Amino acid sequence: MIEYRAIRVALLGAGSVGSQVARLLLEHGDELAKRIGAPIELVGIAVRDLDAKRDADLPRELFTTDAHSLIVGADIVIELMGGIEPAREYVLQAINSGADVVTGNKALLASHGAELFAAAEQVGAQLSYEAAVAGAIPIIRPLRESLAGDRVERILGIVNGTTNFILDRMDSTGASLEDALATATELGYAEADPTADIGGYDAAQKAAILASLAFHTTVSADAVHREGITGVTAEQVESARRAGYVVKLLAICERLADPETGAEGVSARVYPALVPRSHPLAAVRGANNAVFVEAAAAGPLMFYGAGAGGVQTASAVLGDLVAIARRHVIGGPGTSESTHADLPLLPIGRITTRYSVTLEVTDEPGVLETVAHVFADHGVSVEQLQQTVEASTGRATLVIGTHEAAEAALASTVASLAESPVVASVASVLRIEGAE
Ligand SMILES: NC(=O)C1=CN([C@@H]2O[C@H](COP(=O)(O)OP(=O)(O)OC[C@H]3O[C@@H](n4cnc5c(N)ncnc54)[C@H](O)[C@@H]3O)[C@@H](O)[C@H]2O)C=CC1
Ligand SMILES: N[C@@H](CC=O)C(=O)O
Ligand code: NA
Repeated sequence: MIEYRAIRVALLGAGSVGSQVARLLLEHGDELAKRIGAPIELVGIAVRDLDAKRDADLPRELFTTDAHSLIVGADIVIELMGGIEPAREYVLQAINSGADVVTGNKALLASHGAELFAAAEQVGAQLSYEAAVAGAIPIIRPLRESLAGDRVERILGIVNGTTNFILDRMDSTGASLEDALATATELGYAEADPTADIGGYDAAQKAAILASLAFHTTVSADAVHREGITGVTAEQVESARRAGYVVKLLAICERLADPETGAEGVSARVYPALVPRSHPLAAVRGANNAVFVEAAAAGPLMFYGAGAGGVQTASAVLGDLVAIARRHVIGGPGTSESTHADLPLLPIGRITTRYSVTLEVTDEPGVLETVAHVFADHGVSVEQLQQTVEASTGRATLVIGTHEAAEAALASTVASLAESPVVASVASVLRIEGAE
């Protein structure tokens, strides 16, 4: 039997995920070596502070503050520092010095993915990133490999655990956004600065990665239409609950025919939406993630589990590591990124979906007819209308559910409603996703 030399692994960053990757590598190195067919050696861990407290007890002699020297001579570099720089510089250095790279850095991939994949392609290096989307849940490999012979039509994902926890808590306890966020912070789900989560930036980065992969097209995070959950109120969540929906922050990536030209394009967007309680995504509770994929031949598939957490995410990192290390043993080219389709990214105005519009109106004869006319004038068809009258104020609340309508038509309907003398205010507009 051939004896292979040890595969040299350099780790950059020993925070929540990195420290667990190092611990598991050291504890299960022998078992991983059997799966790989060669020994695997953690040659060092680049950290910023040699004396920082870690989530795992790791040998101090592995730590170094000199990432550049560590990268030189490594076969595989695992980048778990996060952020853009110097992570980008280190990943490029690794690729150009002949190493393969594993990263969980969605921010880096969603902004500089094209540059990094091109650099890897040029030298035949692997760049793997299962941890970057939905943590431990296998979704990158299924899209890249298992579904490579199919045609992905649509992805609906709950890809941010913090916001799912917050929205779930608002739904199950009636809490306000502020109170639910405070609980998420107490439990350690939300960051000290939760802007990336509640503003939808984290989900938009993941949507960019998923859309790029699913549609063989480069999509960057800043091209993804993004609405966070900061405007979601306890009233909206309660009203959704009464109507049989739950509010979820969704990342949606789909193939669309451009309504203006008929040409095929891609939509990638993140927003809070109403999901019917009967839809599998409605059952995703707490900080869990789930990604619902619709493929032409496979039909609907759902991937569910822990979308974050140090040790859980370390599982995805080690899966990539083992797959890459096996290639070192077996040889041959790995999987490269595919962007051959190069489809245009369509703006939000071109999408079609269903909507729920809540209006505060004066309670007097003719109001319903006036409101119905506004919808009809813009070509938006009303599916259902619910009215609640507040006798003491002479006001009524109308909740109007539409059939599928064009986003641009809905936007002009809402603008006209806001100007109508019978409408006191447009209290809420939410899209409905996943309904039959
Ligand atoms: N924590 C999670 O649940 C998940 C994290 N990820 C991604 O994994 C990556 C790591 O995340 P975490 O471990 O949670 O972050 P973290 O903030 O806990 O750890 C990052 C570590 O890298 C170190 N670091 C930063 N710059 C450095 C530099 N220039 N040189 C050496 N060390 C440096 C920091 O001091 C810190 O210890 C990020 O890209 C994150 O987006 C992905 C999925 C889930
Ligand atoms: N902040 C993210 C962590 C994982 O990507 C989340 O809440 O999902
Ligand atoms: Na994953």
